[in-house]
Amino acid sequence: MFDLLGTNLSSRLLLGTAQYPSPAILADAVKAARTSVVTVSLRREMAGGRAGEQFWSLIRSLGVKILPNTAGCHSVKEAVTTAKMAREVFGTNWIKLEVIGNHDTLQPDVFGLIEAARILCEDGFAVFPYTTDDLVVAERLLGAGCKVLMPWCAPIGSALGPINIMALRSMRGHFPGVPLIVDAGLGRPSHAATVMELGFDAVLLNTAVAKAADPVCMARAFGKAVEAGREAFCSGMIEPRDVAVPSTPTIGRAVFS
Ligand SMILES: CC(=O)[C@@H](O)[C@H](O)COP(=O)(O)O
Repeated sequence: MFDLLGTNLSSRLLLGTAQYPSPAILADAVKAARTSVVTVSLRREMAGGRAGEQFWSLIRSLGVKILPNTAGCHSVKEAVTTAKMAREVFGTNWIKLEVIGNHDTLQPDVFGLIEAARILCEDGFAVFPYTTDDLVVAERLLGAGCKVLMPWCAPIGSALGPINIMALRSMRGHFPGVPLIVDAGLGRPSHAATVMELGFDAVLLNTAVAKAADPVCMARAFGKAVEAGREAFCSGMIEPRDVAVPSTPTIGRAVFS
């Protein structure tokens, strides 16, 4: 069990719900991954009108915790308004806060993010900020009232995986008691295992599963990788060495007769 802000979760894999080939495949992928949290974009689905209402019914029927997000918001005002609407629609104070600052990289506007986080935390939200791996920004977000951080490992949808391992390691080391969820840029199950081995608490991903040739199978693979990475982290991995160390006994000789 994973205690995230007082909620017991059976999985450390959080899944996005966009871009799947069909609603049925999305539902099967969520089950195969054994995820217990899905994130939903209020803006994107609202744009769908009646289709949006059907989509929300499907999400509710999955029986998992919903983490609404402010994907597509480019200003503090938009993000705050979207968060408040999401609270009404989904009946949760959890919000994954995205304030996008650049159209090409989809990187967060960290200044707007901190401002929006402060407003929403003061209003009683549990804010999950999608941020960079910058330690100073992380400090400011915690100062604004965030109890969890979601650093990227690469730009959204890039599938590059952890491109700055040193920054992620440093972030984990600086905030040992803060739940840290790697969000965005994962492409392969091995990427998920790698960040879990660094000691991150969970991962959130979308594109790598939704756009895979077989999303259901890929969701299952990511679920296993997250578990493997966590178990490895908790098992005390050996450190790499520059020299060979025999793994078989060096004393005595094998006797065959
Ligand atoms: C789904 C979500 O909330 C986003 O943060 C993002 O889509 C995740 O990134 P990837 O799509 O790269 O996994």
